[in-house]
Amino acid sequence: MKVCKFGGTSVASAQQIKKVASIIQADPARRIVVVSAPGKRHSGDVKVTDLLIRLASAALMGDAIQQPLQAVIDRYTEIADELGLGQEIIDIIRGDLTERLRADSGQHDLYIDSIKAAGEDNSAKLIAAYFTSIGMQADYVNPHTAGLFVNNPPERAQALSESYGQLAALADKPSITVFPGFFAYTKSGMLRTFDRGGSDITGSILAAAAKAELYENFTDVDCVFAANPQVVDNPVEIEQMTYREMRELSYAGFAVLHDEALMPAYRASVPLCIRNTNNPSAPGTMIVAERASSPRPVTGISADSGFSTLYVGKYLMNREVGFGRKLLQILEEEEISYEHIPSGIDNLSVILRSHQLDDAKEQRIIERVTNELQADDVHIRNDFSMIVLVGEGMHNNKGLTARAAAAFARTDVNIEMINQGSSEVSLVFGILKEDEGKILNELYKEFFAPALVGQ
Ligand SMILES: Nc1ncnc2c1ncn2[C@@H]1O[C@H](COP(=O)(O)OP(=O)(O)O)[C@@H](O)[C@H]1O
Ligand SMILES: N[C@@H](CC(=O)OP(=O)(O)O)C(=O)O
Repeated sequence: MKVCKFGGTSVASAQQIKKVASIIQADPARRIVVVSAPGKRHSGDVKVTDLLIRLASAALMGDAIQQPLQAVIDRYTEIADELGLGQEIIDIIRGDLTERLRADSGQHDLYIDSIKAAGEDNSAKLIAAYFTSIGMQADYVNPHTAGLFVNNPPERAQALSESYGQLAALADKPSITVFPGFFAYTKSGMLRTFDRGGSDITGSILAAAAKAELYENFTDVDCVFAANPQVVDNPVEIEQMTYREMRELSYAGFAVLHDEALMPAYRASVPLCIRNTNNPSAPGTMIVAERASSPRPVTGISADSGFSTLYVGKYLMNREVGFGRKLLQILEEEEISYEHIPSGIDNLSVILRSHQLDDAKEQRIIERVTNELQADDVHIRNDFSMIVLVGEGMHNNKGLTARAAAAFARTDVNIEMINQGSSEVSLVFGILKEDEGKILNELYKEFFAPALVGQ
């Protein structure tokens, strides 16, 4: 059996949901359907999840909620009306939203999570109602009922191992399961959401639990491309890639799949296929454990902004036993995770995601590192991007770094940081955000221009 996940663009309108129904009807193996909240109907549109975040903010600020609430209800009403569903499903959705808004808002994280999750929860109820209305044997299943339990804190949730045993029962249901993505519950019954884009994680967990033969991730592009098609024109299509390659690429910018969505499927040896709801006959991109070697050393190049650098300089740093531990202890106490730590002899840089910082925390970290570690120079910069070259063929490929450095030289872009993963399937460059598009296109030309194939 197969698990299928349909992202926001695939369930954004009645027309899209009809395509979803056809895709499920086309293959009896498609038994578990994970859905996101309605996404953008066109580039200028707003995702329901973002409408819900506005609604939660208004409620917490004590502002009027009628308009933001109506904006959400209108989205579902438009879809339900066009699908020929009656007033009942809209009354259910309105009642659900009202109940969530009236809940205790003492813990803001929990309150916001519950409101955000309404997007997927009501999308799944509506789609199950539509499937039933056209004669499909389908039902909505709530993550709590199914046993999808996670740890804390919100947004960085990961499924508890015991969940997999309980969720396995979904594979034996006679009817098609329509399951909301993006959120789950703690054992004590509190709702937690995954990160933004987290419905991909739900699909992966269910695919692993059900020991699916395939996890199909339906989106709005035919496949995974060698670079972001919004930045590089007509990028090369990728037919096959490994879990490891996709993990590295989705970590830094390949938004087509959430980077935490690979591990559950990988651990259960479930292959993935990235496919297009708008072109379901396209073969898509298979993500597997091992793939045939390709003529190109580099499989893909991704770029992602939103990184900061904590620079620490101290004379004779390399001679001070425990300096690194003390620095990381400070970051741990400030609840900050980090991505890379390139270092020199008397200095090091900690690369981290900027969303973890605010002005007060930045100031506190600088003061603590300066005073507690007697550092000579401590500063933070927030305008960094990461560019990642990824490919199983990069291993032992001599001269690859030189070719990448030559591309940087041609574009006059400064390399602020360079780091080769110990796995040798990725090469990470830290650059200023303003240089992202320029160097991404130049690196793409270097490694994917037709004349250079196989070098
Ligand atoms: N390397 C890539 N290959 C394919 N799509 C990519 C890539 N990098 C970024 N994207 C973007 O990811 C988008 C699909 O992800 P997302 O917007 O989350 O869709 P969904 O609503 O299906 O979750 C595509 O429209 C594309 O613009
Ligand atoms: N709707 C949630 C979860 C999600 O995964 O959405 P999408 O499948 O559209 O990326 C979000 O916007 O983050």
